[in-house]
Amino acid sequence: MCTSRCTSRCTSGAKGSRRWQKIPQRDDEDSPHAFTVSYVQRARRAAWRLRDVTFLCADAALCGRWVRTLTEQLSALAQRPRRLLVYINPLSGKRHGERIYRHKVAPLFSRANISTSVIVTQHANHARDHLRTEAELQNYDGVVCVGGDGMFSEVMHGLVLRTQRDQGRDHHHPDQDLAQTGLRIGIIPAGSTDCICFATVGANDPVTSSLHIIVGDCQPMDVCSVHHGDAFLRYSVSLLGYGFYGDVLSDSERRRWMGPARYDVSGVKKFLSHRYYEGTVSYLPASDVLGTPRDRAPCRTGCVVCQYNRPLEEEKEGKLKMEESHEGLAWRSVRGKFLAINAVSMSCACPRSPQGLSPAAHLADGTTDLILVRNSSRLAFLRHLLRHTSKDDQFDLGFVEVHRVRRFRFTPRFCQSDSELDLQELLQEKEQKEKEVAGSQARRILGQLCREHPACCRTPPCASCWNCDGEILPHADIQVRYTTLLLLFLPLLLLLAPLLLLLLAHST
Ligand SMILES: Nc1ncnc2c1ncn2[C@@H]1O[C@H](COP(=O)(O)OP(=O)(O)OP(=O)(O)O)[C@@H](O)[C@H]1O
Ligand SMILES: CCCCCCCCCCCCC/C=C/[C@@H](O)[C@H](CO)NC(C)=O
Ligand SMILES: [Ca+2]
Repeated sequence: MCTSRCTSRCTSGAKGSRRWQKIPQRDDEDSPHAFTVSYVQRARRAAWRLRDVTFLCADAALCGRWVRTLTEQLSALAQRPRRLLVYINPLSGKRHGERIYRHKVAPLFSRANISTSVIVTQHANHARDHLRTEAELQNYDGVVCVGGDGMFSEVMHGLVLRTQRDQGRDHHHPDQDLAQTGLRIGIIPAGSTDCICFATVGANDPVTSSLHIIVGDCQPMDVCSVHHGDAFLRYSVSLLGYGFYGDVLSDSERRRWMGPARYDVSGVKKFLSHRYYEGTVSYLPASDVLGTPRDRAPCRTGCVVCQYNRPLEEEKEGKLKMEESHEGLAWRSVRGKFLAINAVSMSCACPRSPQGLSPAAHLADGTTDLILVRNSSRLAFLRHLLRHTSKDDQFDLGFVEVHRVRRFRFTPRFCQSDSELDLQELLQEKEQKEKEVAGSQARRILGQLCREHPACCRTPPCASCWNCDGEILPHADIQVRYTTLLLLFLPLLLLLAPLLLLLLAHST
């Protein structure tokens, strides 16, 4: 903080960094003293901007009293972070992560008197492993990741796994409830999809995200745990995608050098290949919850549906046990051929798909929207995909179904122990095909059926892979469970009116 007569205005951030600006000089001897207050104002489409307003005072004493009082009030806001651990992925998106942080984020943190420890990652999983083992978390009020969805996933895994270890929980046990993480995570978008940032903040803007972090908001968030038998695989907060999105991701990994465009190239390639995958999906519907995936009202942070549906900590055990106690009754199964199986714990809105894969999915309601896209024609599937880029209802198609669930399992066909059942069904299908279709077309279809069955084909049966928040899972046979809540630096309630959130006061 610094004061000066009115020939010029000085505002200083932390530790004396100074910014001088001229303000009109007054003629009279008793030039006013002035102080500047920086605040947050809502701009277009959920964007936040930093604004300044300068107050003039008759004398230095009054000016000083104002600045001291404002500073004391701001310092008393316990939810605002003062020390942050920042991880930057230099290879995210278009590789602008470091520049974005240095030019857009660091100056705002400095003006808000936030001290930072910055780590530019040197390899994949650097952030996850550092958080999980070395980071002295007691020295920080929060963790910030600069990158895309994969980078957020790294930081989330590091924090959640560290918390489980510190609290003696076994994350490999599929039914183990997880301990909540104490630290909040802030996301500075610098990736290719950035759907986690976009779906939570409503914008992919580093300044907006920085201001959310500075004012210290807090937003809980659903996390799904994914297991293969008794082995923990990964957590997911956005998309668990099998089939189309799994194939797109695995194909795009070979094109990382293309940056964000890699998804477009792989998306068209996989759309044209039009592969379907057989298997059985079993799911536990979320009973007695408010809202459905077909609602038109999107989830906004602080939404009442989330608060109603999310069991309180003390209720959770009982509520889930009640639903699972009717295991035989409540669980449902769907066996078939799928172009895509997508489980989304949030809307997954992103610049490519502004409404998201499931527009009415909730951020923190303890459920996941399970979207089953059965085999259909290319034209029908294209219609479904294109509806993700408009406001048309992507579920209003005969081959698409969506369920709000708390748990689900998937078993690819030919992975079941009893392949005889499959073989018998396959032979029946062959006979049916032979009756329905004559000539070369029958041979083509039979070739497809044979290529994929272990009894007929030399290569292992085809299966897709799971896209888990942008990472590939090593197994296709998985069990998924809503688990616990993560905390993000996000507003508890997005007020309709422009927000005037006081950020900091400078004497000038
Ligand atoms: N220094 C690094 N070198 C190589 N890979 C890294 C490094 N730091 C992080 N990674 C890995 O890079 C992968 C991609 O990062 P990130 O998700 O941030 O970018 P993106 O894939 O472009 O964005 P999105 O996931 O939103 O599409 C992540 O899986 C992460 O583990
Ligand atoms: C042939 C026309 C196709 C148009 C289809 C547009 C639909 C885009 C939907 C994007 C969904 C994004 C879901 C988010 C997934 C992320 O976890 C992951 C990593 O960031 N990104 C991707 C692309 O898998
Ligand atoms: Ca959810």
